[in-house]
Amino acid sequence: MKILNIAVGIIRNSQGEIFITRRAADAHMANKLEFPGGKIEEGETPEQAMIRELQEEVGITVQGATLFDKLKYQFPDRHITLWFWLVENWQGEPWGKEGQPGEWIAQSALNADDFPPANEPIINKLVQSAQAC
Ligand SMILES: Nc1nc2c([nH]c(=O)n2[C@@H]2O[C@H](COP(=O)(O)OP(=O)(O)OP(=O)(O)O)[C@@H](O)[C@H]2O)c(=O)[nH]1
Ligand SMILES: [Mg+2]
Repeated sequence: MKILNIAVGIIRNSQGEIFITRRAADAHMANKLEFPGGKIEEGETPEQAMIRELQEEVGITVQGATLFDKLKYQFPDRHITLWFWLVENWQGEPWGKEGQPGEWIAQSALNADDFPPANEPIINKLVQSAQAC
């Protein structure tokens, strides 16, 4: 059984859009949409891991983030804990630095079915708070 700690960034611009990437065809949760991020390494805090992953995967330098939510999820072969950071201040323009397609999607138009199942409560919370605006 794998136990993974994951930190991801919900990168939101001033138009209320979120930068989403698509997972590789050969990865766990292949072809699903995801928030950029990855495994927390030894000695890193969740925030440090998210900052490093966003630099590596989408080429931005995070300047401000707040914890949006933290949750646990069990896949048949792995138990994961996910930290979701809301990122609204950064330098650079996010792009799919590792060859993964990336796009901006309106927060209200996110669809939980497009993401790994662990993300469902987060997507619902984002969509609901966008509608409340
Ligand atoms: N990045 C990311 N991973 C997610 C999300 N939701 C979710 O369940 N996961 C799961 O969390 C794990 C993240 O691993 P990852 O593949 O991004 O890790 P990584 O960047 O360190 O990759 P690597 O193993 O190639 O170094 C995967 O099992 C993935 O399916 C999400 O929104 N973003
Ligand atoms: Mg990753």
